Amino acid sequence: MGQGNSREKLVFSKDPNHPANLICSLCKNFYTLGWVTGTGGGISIRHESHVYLAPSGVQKERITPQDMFVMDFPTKTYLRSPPSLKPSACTPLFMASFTKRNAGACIHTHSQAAVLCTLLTKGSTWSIANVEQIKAIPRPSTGGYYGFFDKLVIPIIENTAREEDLTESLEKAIDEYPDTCAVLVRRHGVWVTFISSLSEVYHLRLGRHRLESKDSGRKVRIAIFHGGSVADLLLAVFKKSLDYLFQLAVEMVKLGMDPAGPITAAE
Ligand SMILES: CSCCC(=O)C(=O)COP(=O)(O)O
Ligand SMILES: [Zn+2]
Repeated sequence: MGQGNSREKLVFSKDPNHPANLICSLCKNFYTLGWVTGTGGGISIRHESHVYLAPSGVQKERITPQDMFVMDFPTKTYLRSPPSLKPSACTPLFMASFTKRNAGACIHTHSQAAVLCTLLTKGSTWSIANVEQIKAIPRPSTGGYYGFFDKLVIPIIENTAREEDLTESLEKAIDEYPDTCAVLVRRHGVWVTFISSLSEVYHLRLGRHRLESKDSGRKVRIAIFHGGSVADLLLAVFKKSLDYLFQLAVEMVKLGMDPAGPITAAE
């Protein structure tokens, strides 16, 4: 097989769950949800030794597998670089998730609810407590999930003029908050490393995790995931857990409530 041919094989597949196809379908979903704004935001997937990356500065909802960059993860060299395109400016930030958290996928969104949460909080963290859906959020340091009585704390870093200049503070936040699967960027959006591996998603889809598992967070996730395609599943992780909590917090603040406040006697 020629070199050109083997490079093409990295991204062309009839399997809708192939990372190159999955990134394209998820970016369409993200656009519909308002999470990618024109060119900003996106997703990168690490599968086995390959990292799949979208191009920079293009409308993410319109990308096709042939636009995809593929990096060899161990050597950090590009195995496939489409001519006249540049890899996403988010690449060093995606790489931070893969190296520091061993993530299988990383989502970056410009979700309005996420941006609003960074504006409603003056400090360097955003938090929420006493909400059932917290149980769907993974807790990386334990390999499990948050419990109902846990407070979810997500670090907020300050935005920079260029996406790649966020790398140092994002890496610092990942190190300082071993329990977080997300980092908010003030006035910009959020970086989320939910998925430890694509095979975890496949297993969830196949229902291989037993529902009677003691891990209640996993039960919530199985309930979310049951019956969808892999693209639906990846999307559901963010939409029905973290972004749900961001949206809820914004509504709570509008009603004069503190999202991280205690359960009061009146309730
Ligand atoms: C208005 S988009 C500015 C850059 C940005 O926020 C982003 O997420 C990166 O986009 P890229 O097109 O380089 O993937
Ligand atoms: Zn961005």
